[in-house]
Amino acid sequence: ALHLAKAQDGKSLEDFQKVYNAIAEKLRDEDEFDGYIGYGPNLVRLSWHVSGTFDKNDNSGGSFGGTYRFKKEADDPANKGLQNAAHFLEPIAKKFPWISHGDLYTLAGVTALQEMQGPKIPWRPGRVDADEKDTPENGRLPDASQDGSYVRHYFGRFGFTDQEIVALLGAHCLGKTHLENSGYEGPWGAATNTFTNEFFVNLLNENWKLEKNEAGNKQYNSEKGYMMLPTDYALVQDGKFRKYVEKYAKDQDAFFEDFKSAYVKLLENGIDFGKLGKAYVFKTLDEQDS
Ligand code: HEM
Ligand SMILES: N/N=c1\cc[nH]c2ccccc12
Repeated sequence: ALHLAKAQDGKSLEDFQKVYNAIAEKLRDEDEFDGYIGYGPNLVRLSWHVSGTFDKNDNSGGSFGGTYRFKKEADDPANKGLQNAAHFLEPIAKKFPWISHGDLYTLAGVTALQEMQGPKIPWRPGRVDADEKDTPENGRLPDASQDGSYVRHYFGRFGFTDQEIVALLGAHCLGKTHLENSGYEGPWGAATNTFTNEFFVNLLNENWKLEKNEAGNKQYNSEKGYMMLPTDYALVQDGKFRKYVEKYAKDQDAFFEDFKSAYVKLLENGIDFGKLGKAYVFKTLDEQDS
């Protein structure tokens, strides 16, 4: 059965906005991380990785139980590099001991996306920390070396459509790959900390060459020094995915709208929020400055 979200006795929008602001202010403070990319992209990746373990067949994994806090999940080779995001969040968890780990990991991704000028992401609290025994086994996160049919099958486990898959992968406009984390490198030049549709624009406009990188893994590189993973490039090789790449390259608003919906579905997969009321939409720091 789905996990039942817990009602947040006494905590309201204002309380969660305080957590949002603490994360957002720390993002601004610690802007030098990873060659001045900052922690934003790393926090977004953490929010996806804690949700991407979900399996709709037995409702195991997913963001509900906050099991990333246990060694088995944190040490999954696919999570290499996310120690930075986890370390970034430790003082936030101490300052707000009442928030569950699942709520913190997902709220941090929402905060990072909004502070990087992404779309407003409606967010609901209520995830409850699970026991260590409920930690999903390693190996549930995707393999970057694969093709379009692999990507479609992989996301089929969550019940995502082609359109939702393409929208979600648009998050690869953020940050970069790091050879020591994933065996893929670059691009330093174009690594960004602003949420845009440029992932799709680059996929269609750059001249991509498949090359072996220093770790012996194949990746697509362009003359401008950009890179794409094989699973990124699969989105223009597969006709059904390509249709949405073209749509989002032309229409950033459509991308923002579809990304928001798919990202909420990713973060809430496997959780029944019942009648716990509507989602919170947080103000960015800039919107509160006045
Ligand atoms: C086919 C599915 C996917 C594959 C194979 C994949 C693979 C990867 C790899 C290999 C990296 C580089 C990690 C490193 O070397 O530090 C990465 C980074 C990243 N991924 Fe994905 N990813 C996928 C889907 C997603 C989704 C659905 C999201 C979010 C909605 C996402 C967000 C990110 C972000 C923001 C980064 C940059 C992290 C940083 O700069 O530290 N990815 N991904
Ligand atoms: N600019 N960053 C990226 C461009 C293409 N693919 C990626 C995959 C993972 C992380 C970053 C990127």
